Amino acid sequence: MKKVEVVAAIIKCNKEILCVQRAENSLEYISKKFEFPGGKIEKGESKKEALQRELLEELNITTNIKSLFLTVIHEYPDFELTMHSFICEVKTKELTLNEHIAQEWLTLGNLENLDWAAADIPIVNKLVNNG
Ligand SMILES: Nc1nc2c([nH]c(=O)n2[C@@H]2O[C@H](COP(=O)(O)OP(=O)(O)OP(=O)(O)O)[C@@H](O)[C@H]2O)c(=O)[nH]1
Repeated sequence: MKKVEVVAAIIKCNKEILCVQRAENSLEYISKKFEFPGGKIEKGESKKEALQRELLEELNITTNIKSLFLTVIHEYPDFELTMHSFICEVKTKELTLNEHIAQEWLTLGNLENLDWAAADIPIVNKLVNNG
């Protein structure tokens, strides 16, 4: 099965976390799902370099990347995803959605209300349970 390795950012601004919605896609199980911004690691990049590049491309922002939070391995019907999620911080919520169709800034208590990509559920659960 095809393997995909991505980095994703859990971006905090005070007590709120950025959640972004993917555009419509032919793979129904990720189409219009909420996710943490990020993307594939390119050849020669470190994980943090890949994350900074993706956040600039997708949102026009630079963040303070704090620490690795959780690595999830998830088998979708068409590919196996390895996703490294990092806690990041920003001082303002200013951003531009270059690829996603919606954004939500939610507190921990409200994170579970969104329709997340399946691979993100362990990250959401750990955030909610660990504060
Ligand atoms: N960035 C990111 N991708 C995720 C998350 N959860 C999740 O299942 N994915 C999946 O990981 C894969 C890689 O994301 P991506 O945005 O870099 O890839 P893509 O295929 O949309 O773009 P590309 O073809 O331009 O590289 C996608 O299939 C996406 O659905 C997440 O929280 N963040």
